Amino acid sequence: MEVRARAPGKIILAGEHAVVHGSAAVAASIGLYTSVSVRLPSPNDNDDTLTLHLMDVGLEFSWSIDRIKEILPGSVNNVASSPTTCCEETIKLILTALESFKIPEAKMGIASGVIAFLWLYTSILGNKAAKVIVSSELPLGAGLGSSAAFCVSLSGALLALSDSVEVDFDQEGWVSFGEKEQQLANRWAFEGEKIIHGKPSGIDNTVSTFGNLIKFKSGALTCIKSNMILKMLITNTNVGRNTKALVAGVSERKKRHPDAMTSVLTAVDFISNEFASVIQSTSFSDDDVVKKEQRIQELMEMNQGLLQCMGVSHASIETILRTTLKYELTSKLTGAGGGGCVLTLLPSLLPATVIDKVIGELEQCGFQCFVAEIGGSGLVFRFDVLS
Ligand SMILES: Nc1ncnc2c1ncn2[C@@H]1O[C@H](COP(=O)(O)OP(=O)(O)O)[C@@H](O)[C@H]1O
Ligand SMILES: C[C@@](O)(CCOP(=O)(O)O)CC(=O)O
Ligand SMILES: [Mg+2]
Repeated sequence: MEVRARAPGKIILAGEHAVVHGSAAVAASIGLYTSVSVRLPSPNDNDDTLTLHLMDVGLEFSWSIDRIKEILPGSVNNVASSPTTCCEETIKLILTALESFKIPEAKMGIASGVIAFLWLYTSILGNKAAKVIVSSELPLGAGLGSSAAFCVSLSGALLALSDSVEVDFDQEGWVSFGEKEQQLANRWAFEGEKIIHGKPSGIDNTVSTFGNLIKFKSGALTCIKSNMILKMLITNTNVGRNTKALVAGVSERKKRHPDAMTSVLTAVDFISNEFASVIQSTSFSDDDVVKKEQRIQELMEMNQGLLQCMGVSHASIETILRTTLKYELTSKLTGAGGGGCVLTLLPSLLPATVIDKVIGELEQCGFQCFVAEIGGSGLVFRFDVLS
């Protein structure tokens, strides 16, 4: 029996970082997915190992079930229906399960993903043997929510196989969970994100689970419907960074300058709320569309300025801002910043020749550009009966 689940990455249109501290943010899923396949051995396979193959980084991990029981004695209990947080002590214990694998220095960030995997796997499926394969269309650690897509697709696949969730094994093709199961997958994914991000807001796992366009504030989600076409150019600086360190850096700055930072975070809250109301407003004449795009551009510019105040911009991001500004285009970083990806609004009347020119100039600087579909489906899964 094999189950496959896939979950999308995301872009944050307004409000990253501030959302960790209770301000509103607006995010959309994008049409790039992480897929997880979990294959349980058939009863006569005699297999007693848990294998994790991370295709994108070319790493494979394998543990005997006895070793899993030794590291995580709690894995004998089935807690799939009540998401629990992995404590520091347990993280240290799980780290001992990684010692023998000698992860290359350049791929050390992957360790937190493997810890999240072991926590989610043993909490949801206990200590069953299985072969798990993960692959992604998303760049890892670039601000497009690969960590959330990883945690959501993994939680979805594991829950589909757990006794706590009732699913119809005869359904064909990709299917969505019911609302209750989606909520459960989202809560487990949040626990995984805590291991990878330290202090996540929950926006990334929420938009990856439910898809589409959302406004998110203090853990609560509002689905929004855009009444304008938002075409965003995504430029990857290819500068690696780590969300956990950047989020911690903003918290440190807030501790050092509480009053100034509270004003910055409050300003972001206003920007996100205004962003949401502009895209939802129902005025459709050409003039109205141009005006709405100009307001979005101004909000993006202000949001980027405030992200600079938080200390999460980067020289490569500034280069993209300057380059796109030459073409009168507005950009902002998306996700945790410090490198990663930048969004540029492509207004509806912008000639294709200008888009080609700006992409050409950005690519000359060594950046990678693409236009992703915004607001697609969230978590889906499918069963395959193996012969
Ligand atoms: N496909 C994947 N394979 C292995 N690990 C992954 C994968 N996707 C995400 N991860 C984990 O998530 C981390 C990146 O998360 P993060 O720093 O939050 O950046 P982002 O979420 O913006 O991509 C990786 O270092 C790894 O631990
Ligand atoms: C910076 C933050 O707002 C978004 C992080 O996104 P990403 O991991 O960089 O894709 C953190 C969070 O909301 O948990
Ligand atoms: Mg992340």
